[in-house]
Amino acid sequence: MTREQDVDAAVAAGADALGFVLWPGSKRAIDEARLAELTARVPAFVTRVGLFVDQDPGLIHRCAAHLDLLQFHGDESPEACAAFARPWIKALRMRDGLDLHALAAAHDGARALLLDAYRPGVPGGTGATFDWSRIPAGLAKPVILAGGLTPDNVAEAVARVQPFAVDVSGGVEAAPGVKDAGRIAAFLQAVRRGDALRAAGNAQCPGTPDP
Ligand SMILES: O=C(O)c1ccccc1N[C@@H]1O[C@H](COP(=O)(O)O)[C@@H](O)[C@H]1O
Repeated sequence: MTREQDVDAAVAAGADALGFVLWPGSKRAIDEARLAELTARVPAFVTRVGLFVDQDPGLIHRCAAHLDLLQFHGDESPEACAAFARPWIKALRMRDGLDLHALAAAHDGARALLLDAYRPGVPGGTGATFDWSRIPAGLAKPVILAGGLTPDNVAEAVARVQPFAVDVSGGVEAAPGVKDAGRIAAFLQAVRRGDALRAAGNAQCPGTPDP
């Protein structure tokens, strides 16, 4: 979120959480002052998530005053993630050979693992999907599915993967950092559609093989 109207649109559409990128390398980056302004608009019971990529602990401490949840999207160790008085989630980029069971155990203190596509040299926000069948069943942590989700593919993603949550950035934008209220609303509707498909046993999910 970089703009007031995008915060309002996501809240109106029923988003459970809003993300704020504090990593200056992102096209969606905001600074501490803007974080304070934007998060002040967020109603109670909507989670304010701050996204960091291998950043200065002092900055994270200051930003945490405006945040409910910290999202670590770099190579932070579990110990580094746990150093702040806020719940946290760890983003894992789905490079080849990742052992998600071992990583779930290593990140014992995380509230969830956020699984994103891997692109060399880019920490996230790539708009790329990954092969969802690589997510093993029975992970010890809730999964937040991310990476290239859009209003067109998120229903299938929810029905197939059955994640704890989904996370989207570029898929609901008109341009980098500029969200599109229509796409936000369409995304949330598709999430609910996917959840209904899941509850119905995936019967109509195009990506689910026949039993
Ligand atoms: O959004 C960014 O600019 C960003 C920068 C650095 C790390 C992570 C970033 N965003 C996160 O990446 C996922 C996937 O984004 P997309 O939906 O594929 O565009 C997104 O969910 C953000 O949490």
